[in-house]
Amino acid sequence: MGAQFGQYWQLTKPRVVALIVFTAFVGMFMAVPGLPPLRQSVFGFIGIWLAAASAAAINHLIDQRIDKVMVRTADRPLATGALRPAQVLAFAVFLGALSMAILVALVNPLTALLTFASLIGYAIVYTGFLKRATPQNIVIGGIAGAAPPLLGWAAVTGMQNEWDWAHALLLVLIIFVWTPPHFWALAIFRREDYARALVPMLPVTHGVQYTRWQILLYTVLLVAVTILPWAVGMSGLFYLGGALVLGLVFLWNAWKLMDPPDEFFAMRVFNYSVVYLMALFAFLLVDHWLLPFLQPSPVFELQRAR
Ligand code: HEM
Ligand SMILES: CC(C)=CCC/C(C)=C/CC/C(C)=C/COP(=O)(O)OP(=O)(O)O
Repeated sequence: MGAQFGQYWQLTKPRVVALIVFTAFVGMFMAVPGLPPLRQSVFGFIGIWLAAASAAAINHLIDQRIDKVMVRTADRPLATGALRPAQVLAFAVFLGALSMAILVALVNPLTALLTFASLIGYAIVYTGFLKRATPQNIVIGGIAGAAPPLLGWAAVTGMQNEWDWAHALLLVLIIFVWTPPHFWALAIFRREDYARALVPMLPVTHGVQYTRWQILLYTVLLVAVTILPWAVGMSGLFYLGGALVLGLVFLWNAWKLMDPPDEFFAMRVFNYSVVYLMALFAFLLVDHWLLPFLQPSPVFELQRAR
């Protein structure tokens, strides 16, 4: 019984989804001055978490053949036969339906709609089609993974005006630009897995050196877009300082990856990407609480007046 629970838990990709819901959580706090409304934030958080977990389980279902062939994923519940496809499907539908019921009844229909679109975007559009079709798979598919700050924002505001959309989409843009360096660093290290599974990831189709250039270019873009929250008055100098330090370390890593000391360096860049995003969003959050004390801006006054 305990072992079965562990297999179902693994289906939800708990660590990836933990960072996803953290970015949604930060979106909720960035959306309003002070504390977000309790009911919408608690049930929004649970609903987004359940939807992401459902999408992850569907990814396991659709990727069975690939996961069996790749060393990194060969121990997954469907690849080993620990769970049957029907069990995984039932689990994913249950999580997805519960998520939608919670979001519609206790948050708002817009959040339910946007969350459902993200679920389909990742589980069906990315996993079922893009992943197998083009080396730009993760760039386009990254939109679904980047959506959670918008989902969190929608949960607590219902998206009242264009300020809400502009600010929330800025956070989405950051994760969208972060995704290629995050994933391609891992894909360089795991390229033989992808080649064996016939998945057209960039290091397989265009080679390692080309992929390293792409990582470097996206990292430069990432540092630029992470300045925007400060530039538009959404965040203060505390955030800007944190974002620049984190960004320069990322850039230095991406630069070093052009001529890496060893084969494992790509995995170090990948691991850093995870720490980077977690820390960047933590800076956004802390800065948001400090902002009224440090640097009241016209935009903040405008939000507070709402
Ligand atoms: C299309 C977009 C994305 C792709 C293709 C992708 C791909 C991957 C892959 C292949 C792994 C390795 C997983 C494993 O070994 O089990 C991974 C790990 C991870 N990803 Fe992503 N990712 C994407 C988006 C995201 C997003 C949006 C987040 C969070 C905001 C995220 C957070 C993480 C974390 C935290 C890990 C580490 C998991 C661990 O340590 O076990 N990823 N990602
Ligand atoms: C509703 C909502 C917010 C949805 C977000 C969905 C979600 C769980 C996104 C995570 C992105 C991710 C882990 C991609 C890797 O898939 P992969 O198949 O390339 O990696 P794998 O080989 O490890 O399975």
